[in-house]
Amino acid sequence: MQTPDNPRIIVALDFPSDQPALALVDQLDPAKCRLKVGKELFTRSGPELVRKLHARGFEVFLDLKFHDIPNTTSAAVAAAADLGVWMVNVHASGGEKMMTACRDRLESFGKDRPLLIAVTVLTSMGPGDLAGIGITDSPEAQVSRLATLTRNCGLDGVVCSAQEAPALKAEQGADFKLVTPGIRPLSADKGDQQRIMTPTEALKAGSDYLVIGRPITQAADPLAALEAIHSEVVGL
Ligand SMILES: O=c1ccn([C@@H]2O[C@H](COP(=O)(O)O)[C@@H](O)[C@H]2O)c(=O)[nH]1
Repeated sequence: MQTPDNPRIIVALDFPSDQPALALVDQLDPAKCRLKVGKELFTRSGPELVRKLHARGFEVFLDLKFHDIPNTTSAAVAAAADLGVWMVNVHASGGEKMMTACRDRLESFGKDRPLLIAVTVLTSMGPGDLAGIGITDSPEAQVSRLATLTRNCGLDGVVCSAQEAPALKAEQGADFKLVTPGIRPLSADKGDQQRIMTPTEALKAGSDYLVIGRPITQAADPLAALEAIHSEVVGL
């Protein structure tokens, strides 16, 4: 349930620098949302920006989608844990050894470790995109396969589309976290996302966390857009 203790909306801060990001963040309430820092903003503004978000009371999902050899990736998730982020991620297609190394490396952080999740199939991809990289299974089947691998490696959950949430909750269990981008209120532009759902549909389907970027950050009134989504899902 979306509560002040566990806000399930994660606002994707896809901005080119910390000034516009902080201008939005300073209007937001940590009881209503968490924040996601991705590749563009982190590459520009780095750990210092994450510290500024923490100082404002927000929990941060560091969405750098690490994908490398086990030694490199596990060192990267440890660096994220040192930064004190709430959640960090890797690509499940990095495989069992890579994911297990990351999980093992985070054990030394004890109960303060970040949630470790794995990206399955990007929400911008459809069947044709998968075929283009040699995967002839449907997105649903590929997501399911990678989610099973991720759970067997002891990670906390996956990034997937909300469309896969009902099957994944049934297959992987209620505790396995589903973090779902590709969230689009009915009036919002789809953009480059293919596997989408509305906020309400996504939570009803079994999403644990809704990652929402442009429908909030590119809205004429970002605060009003977030408030509308918050009111739609509060209590779900
Ligand atoms: O499969 C994925 C994994 C990550 N993302 C990220 O989520 C946000 C979505 O932003 P919107 O503007 O709401 O489309 C963005 O930061 C992506 O990097 C994803 O979309 N799909």
